[in-house]
Amino acid sequence: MTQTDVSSSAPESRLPIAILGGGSFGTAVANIVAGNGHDTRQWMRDPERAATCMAERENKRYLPGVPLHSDLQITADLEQAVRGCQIVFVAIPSQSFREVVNRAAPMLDPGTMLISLTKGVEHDSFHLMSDILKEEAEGMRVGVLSGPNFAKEIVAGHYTATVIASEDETLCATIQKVLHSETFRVYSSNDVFGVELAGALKNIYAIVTGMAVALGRGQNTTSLLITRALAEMMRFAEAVGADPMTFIGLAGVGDLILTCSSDLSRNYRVGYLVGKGKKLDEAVTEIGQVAEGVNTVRLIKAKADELGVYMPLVSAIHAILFEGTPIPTVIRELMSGAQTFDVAYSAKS
Ligand SMILES: NC(=O)C1=CN([C@@H]2O[C@H](COP(=O)(O)OP(=O)(O)OC[C@H]3O[C@@H](n4cnc5c(N)ncnc54)[C@H](OP(=O)(O)O)[C@@H]3O)[C@@H](O)[C@H]2O)C=CC1
Ligand SMILES: O=C(CO)COP(=O)(O)O
Repeated sequence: MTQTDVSSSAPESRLPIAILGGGSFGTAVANIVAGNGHDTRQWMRDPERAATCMAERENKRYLPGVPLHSDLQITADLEQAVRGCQIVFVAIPSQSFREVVNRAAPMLDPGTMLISLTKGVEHDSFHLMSDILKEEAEGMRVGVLSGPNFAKEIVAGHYTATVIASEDETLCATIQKVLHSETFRVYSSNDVFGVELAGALKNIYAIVTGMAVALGRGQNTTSLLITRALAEMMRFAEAVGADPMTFIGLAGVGDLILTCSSDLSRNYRVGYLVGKGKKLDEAVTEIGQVAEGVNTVRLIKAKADELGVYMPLVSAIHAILFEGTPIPTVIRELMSGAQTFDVAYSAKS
């Protein structure tokens, strides 16, 4: 099979496009793609749920009350979903991302554009999703999509923007065309690592701010946390070789503000529930959807320790979630830490 260049296709051309994942974000992106007139197939693993979503034109488990586009095809047959597709979006939680990509890879045509929608780090490997795509699906074109994008707000038609990151400029242009709508804008970046890392890191700080709100703290505290979170994220980015400047864009500060300010964020809600006295396991179970930040805290804490990167908020939330340190003790330590420079980056340097 040959690689097809779909970038030059007119915006109105109908492309076969698959979305892997039956959760809230996979469904939101599938609805955008179908709404733009493409031959859109959403794959979910549970045949019964796929049949129900298809018949009821609604994903009651993950996006209740949202009508699915009439042309969206939903199937539990992976081969049927991806066959002949030139673009495949992957919205599978990081824990199962490799397993699903590994299954799909032999069914793909060479040169297929594989786009990760997942904001996490692989358990116990520190691989980001684009690394997994490259490893499991050789010969494909790889990109990541990340930005301030609550699924519920996208499907409600709120004006939204995101970032497509890839070293492949043609891929970026194609994805911009495929997803652009009256309410959805797609900016591009060539810093795949930075965009992906930003999406994974911000989940940690959403847990932190959710907890602060549960403890009755106000907007001063949220603003303090978001700003110092950004400083930590940029410090970490620099230490691992990503471009810190990517973090002042939509995928960085944009998504950080969003998830740290709203209980639409599952990560924020985990922090909120733990702040209200729930055990971490109970909080995760109560939410019933993926909260990537819980695992990401463990991985980033280990990496920061290994590299000697100063990340007091990561250390603090790790101590609360995994070391049994009482919240007041952690807060006291945070507030008595060294008072250093506000801004570490300068346009002059
Ligand atoms: N929701 C949002 O607003 C946004 C989410 N994201 C990111 O998108 C990714 C996916 O999140 P989201 O859709 O929200 O997650 P949800 O928790 O809403 O859904 C997870 C989906 O993944 C499926 N799944 C889990 N394990 C497997 C597996 N082994 N094989 C096949 N399918 C599996 C679940 O299937 P089942 O129901 O059968 O368990 C479910 O359909 C996350 O990394 C998240 O960070 C990014 C931007 C916004
Ligand atoms: O990434 C998101 C919005 O951009 C969704 O955040 P949560 O996974 O915390 O719900």
